[in-house]
Amino acid sequence: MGPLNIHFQKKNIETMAANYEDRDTLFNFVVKEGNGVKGLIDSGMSCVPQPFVQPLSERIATPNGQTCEAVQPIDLSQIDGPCHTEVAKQIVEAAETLGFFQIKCKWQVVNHGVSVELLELLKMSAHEFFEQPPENKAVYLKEVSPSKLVKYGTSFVPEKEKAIEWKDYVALDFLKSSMAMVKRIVEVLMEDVGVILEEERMNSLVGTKMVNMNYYPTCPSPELTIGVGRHSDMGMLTVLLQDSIGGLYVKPDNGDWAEIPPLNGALVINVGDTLQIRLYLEYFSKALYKILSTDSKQWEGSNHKHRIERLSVPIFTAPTPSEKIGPLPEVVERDGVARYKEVLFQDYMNNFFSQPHDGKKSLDFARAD
Ligand SMILES: O=C(O)CCC(=O)C(=O)O
Ligand SMILES: [Fe+2]
Repeated sequence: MGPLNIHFQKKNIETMAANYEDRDTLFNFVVKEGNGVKGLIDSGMSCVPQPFVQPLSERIATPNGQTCEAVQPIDLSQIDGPCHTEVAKQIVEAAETLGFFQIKCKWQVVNHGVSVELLELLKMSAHEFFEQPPENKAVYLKEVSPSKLVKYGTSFVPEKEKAIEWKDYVALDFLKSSMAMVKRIVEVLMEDVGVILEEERMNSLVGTKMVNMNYYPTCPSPELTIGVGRHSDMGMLTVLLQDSIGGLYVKPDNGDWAEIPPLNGALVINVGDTLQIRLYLEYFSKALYKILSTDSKQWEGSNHKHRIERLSVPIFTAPTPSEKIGPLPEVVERDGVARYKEVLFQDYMNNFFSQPHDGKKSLDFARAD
């Protein structure tokens, strides 16, 4: 029996889960052999093993039912029409206050259209990927994947995390159709500080694109776990497709955690570290966010027709690795101070991926003081 097709018997899993000590066995099964969190659930495990239990400070006691205000999605298809000023204002305000907003997608809108049909297909293919037997997925484990562009795994940096995130993922290298939208939003935000980017400059600022497919199996005790810990993304803008399950919570500097509600046919946009560094404004709030796990019991006996495992597809856009990132000269001049130093994006990225999720700590790498 090869290492990739060791199947845990239900009994073994329960024994292991009962004596929470055996972190190594659990780690091998979930992370190294590629069974993922889904593999645990499929083996009939009924309580959360200790390595997944989050410290109290990282949990949200109970989903508090708070939803972020301004849930009306922005209609980007109007950006180049008579409502330009109004739409640009909505984008700038949303980026400055919460760093999160939603964009309405329309089928075949010229220029910035991301097709709703394509989004549905994406969600379906992602479910198909995760529902394969573990040995098929394990082929794409990041250490052995035959392709540089496809990587499968669990959590974020499970080797270093105090508690492993309740999430499996597959990362693909890019998705073309949303790039026009990303560029247009970046343009609008730059214009607001008086910066006009030439095409070449823009291309290097968003030259790295990566698509993840995140799969959050339901959890027997979701109050103990977290799908993704407090963090911000490292790049420019993230375009996030979430399904209808919910669980994306955002916390502004001086506010409570509140949910970005799932909206059919809309994409969530959020401001990443790089954009924060380049466009730093005193009032530019940079919200943290985390993902709650879904309760497996909530669905027991219900006649649900829909899938219950949460799925999300973020498209991360970031500078090319050789780009230097630091505050824009225009911003430094206006503020009279550079709050971040210039760093090579490759170095920023290496640091980001070597640390577990820990709120805004990733930004310290580029902080001036
Ligand atoms: O699942 C989500 O909604 C977001 C996931 C996320 O934050 C990430 O992959 O960076
Ligand atoms: Fe993220």
